[in-house]
Amino acid sequence: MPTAAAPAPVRLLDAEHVAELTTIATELLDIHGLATSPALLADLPRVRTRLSAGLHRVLRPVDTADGLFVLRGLTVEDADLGATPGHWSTVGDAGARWDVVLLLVSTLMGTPIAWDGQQDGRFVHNIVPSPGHETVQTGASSSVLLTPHTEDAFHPGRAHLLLLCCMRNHDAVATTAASIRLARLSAQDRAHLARPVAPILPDDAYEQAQRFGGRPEPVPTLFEADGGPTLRYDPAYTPLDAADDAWREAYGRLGEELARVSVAVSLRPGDVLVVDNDLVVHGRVPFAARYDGTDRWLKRASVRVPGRRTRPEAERSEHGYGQAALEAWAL
Ligand SMILES: O=C(O)CCC(=O)C(=O)O
Ligand SMILES: [Fe+2]
Repeated sequence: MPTAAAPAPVRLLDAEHVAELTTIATELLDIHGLATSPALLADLPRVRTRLSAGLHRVLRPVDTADGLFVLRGLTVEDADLGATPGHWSTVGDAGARWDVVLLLVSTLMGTPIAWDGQQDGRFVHNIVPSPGHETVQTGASSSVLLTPHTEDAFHPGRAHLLLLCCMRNHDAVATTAASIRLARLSAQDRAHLARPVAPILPDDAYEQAQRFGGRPEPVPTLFEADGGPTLRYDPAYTPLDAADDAWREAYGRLGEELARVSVAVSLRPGDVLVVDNDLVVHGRVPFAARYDGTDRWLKRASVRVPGRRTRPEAERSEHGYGQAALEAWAL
């Protein structure tokens, strides 16, 4: 993959941080039974206050123009994990302790969110290649490039941060990531892309939202926030019918720039990739699924950061295709 950018920054968890996270995760599972228990989710703000200052510091916000970091130091015992399921719906409670670890990491960075219409409303999604989905544009695909995208770009309540925790990745399949803060675009292109010209439709992971009857509203691609530009981009789900030539050309140049600055991150088991969803678009390179229980397996969490101002005010009045983001606990 062509890349002009430096490798992803790594933040190391030391043995004490790892022990803290895994001990508390085990404790929460013992108390509440299931990683999906509403009572466990409600308990997260309480346990947050128990986590050490050192852990809070390692999990400080993304602080470089890369818009991401890899959290390293957790270890997954492959033999304990069981077979990689062939579909998210058959995961059950496999890797439940990792779900809770990921929720704890998420809680240190903001509020975990979920969607009624995706993976049964679970706060931790399982990303595995699924038979019959090889060529779709969702995390269940394999043989095609998963085009760089903002997660849940169709929705105004989308995550500020996306966390991908690697359970298994024997073939070192890379996630791709490209930051708008590293892209070079002319002032004219930026001005074009700040106009609401094309809508972004719900992706194939949201069947309910795809049936929504309302009119898709055009949204801006770029926004000039206090700290620099932010991005809302999902070309695979962006119909260009209403777009004029100048806008299309600017959109094309944006795509080329994102490809130029893209980094490939091959997650190892235990790695957690933290991506700022306002700065970075992510995707995945094509690979051959094994379908023999040893496939690549990621767990994914989405986080909202209260009080963040990285998006246009006008987003507040969007219909969101009838979907609502659920927060892990009521504020
Ligand atoms: O498989 C990956 O590395 C990323 C998939 C993806 O886009 C996601 O889980 O949101
Ligand atoms: Fe994604």
